[in-house]
Amino acid sequence: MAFFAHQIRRGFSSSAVRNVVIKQVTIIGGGQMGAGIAQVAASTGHSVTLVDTSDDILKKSIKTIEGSLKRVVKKKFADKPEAGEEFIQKVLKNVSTSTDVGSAVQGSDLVLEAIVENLKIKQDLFSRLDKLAPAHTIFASNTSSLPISDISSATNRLDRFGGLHFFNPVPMMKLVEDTPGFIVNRLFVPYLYEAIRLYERGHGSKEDIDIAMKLGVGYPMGPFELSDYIGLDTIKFIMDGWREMDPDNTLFAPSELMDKLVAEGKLGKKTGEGFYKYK
Ligand SMILES: C[C@H](O)CC(=O)SCCNC(=O)CCNC(=O)[C@H](O)C(C)(C)COP(=O)(O)OP(=O)(O)OC[C@H]1O[C@@H](n2cnc3c(N)ncnc32)[C@H](O)[C@@H]1OP(=O)(O)O
Ligand SMILES: NC(=O)c1ccc[n+]([C@@H]2O[C@H](COP(=O)([O-])OP(=O)(O)OC[C@H]3O[C@@H](n4cnc5c(N)ncnc54)[C@H](O)[C@@H]3O)[C@@H](O)[C@H]2O)c1
Repeated sequence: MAFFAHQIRRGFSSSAVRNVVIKQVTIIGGGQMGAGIAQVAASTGHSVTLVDTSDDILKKSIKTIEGSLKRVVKKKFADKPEAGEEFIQKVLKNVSTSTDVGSAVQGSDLVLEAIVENLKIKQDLFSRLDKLAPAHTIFASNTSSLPISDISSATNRLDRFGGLHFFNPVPMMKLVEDTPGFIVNRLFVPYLYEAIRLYERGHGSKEDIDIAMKLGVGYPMGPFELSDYIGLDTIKFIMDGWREMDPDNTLFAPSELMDKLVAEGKLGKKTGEGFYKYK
């Protein structure tokens, strides 16, 4: 319980939120982030409903959670495999799935959105949710780059709306940003784009640039590996949005290669191909 409640209290100044107890959590979007957040919330004792657009996607989300829990348990319960299996079953019992967002938000203390990084789509969702969710429910977005005030403007619950920015993979990354003006992506996404532009200008191969960053500064993944891991659509959405707001900023310049890969549906690991091929 403590984890979510702590983040909520830190991030929201309103008295409507300060003393709230978070028990029921609805997570909308069962992709890589939504599944990871559902896992962490369920592992810390919350009752979680995971919502997506089809049962097939949700089946995949549960499989992802199961796989990730096995990895966690392998280390955490190295000497007690039975206790580890018990933990996995307990966590999975805390997660239910639904394709009906209206019923999923009933009784929910916190609705956390992790759908596609697109302002209009997020606004449409929250506008619907505002009418469907109980009055006490807190809303939060896992957006990577969009101003929370722009997303929340589609609702009438500005005193119970905030940003909770998790990092990928959620079960491993220890940071959650909940202050205005996220720091990490403002530095990190231009870095990824600059790596792509270096490659486009012929300064090095993808492999060499990845190896250089791993060996030279000790990053666990190079920029091309990491872009594929995050999802090229997400990175492009972030950059396109920033460029729209500040078109003259050279840090936000586009990349032809990135645009081409996204147009071809080569979004990285999640589609089997991005800068690299998988499977
Ligand atoms: C754009 C957004 O808005 C913001 C972002 O999220 S930016 C992205 C931030 N994330 C990063 O920068 C990630 C960088 N990469 C890493 O930290 C590491 O490569 C990594 C943790 C993903 C994987 O670690 P790595 O040593 O490279 O590979 P691997 O051997 O598979 O994993 C090491 C251990 O991590 C754990 N692990 C990795 N992924 C996991 C997951 N999804 N769930 C649970 N455990 C996991 C496992 O315990 C694994 O041990 P195992 O060998 O027993 O399975
Ligand atoms: N990938 C990352 O590293 C990362 C890190 C931090 C934050 N984020 C942010 O988290 C959000 C999700 O990113 P992701 O990487 O998990 O994306 P993803 O593509 O893996 O998953 C998005 C999921 O949302 C579902 N979805 C789309 N519209 C929906 C709707 N109206 N109702 C219900 N479900 C819907 C899709 O079917 C998909 O399963 C984005 O806002 C992204 O910017 C991503």
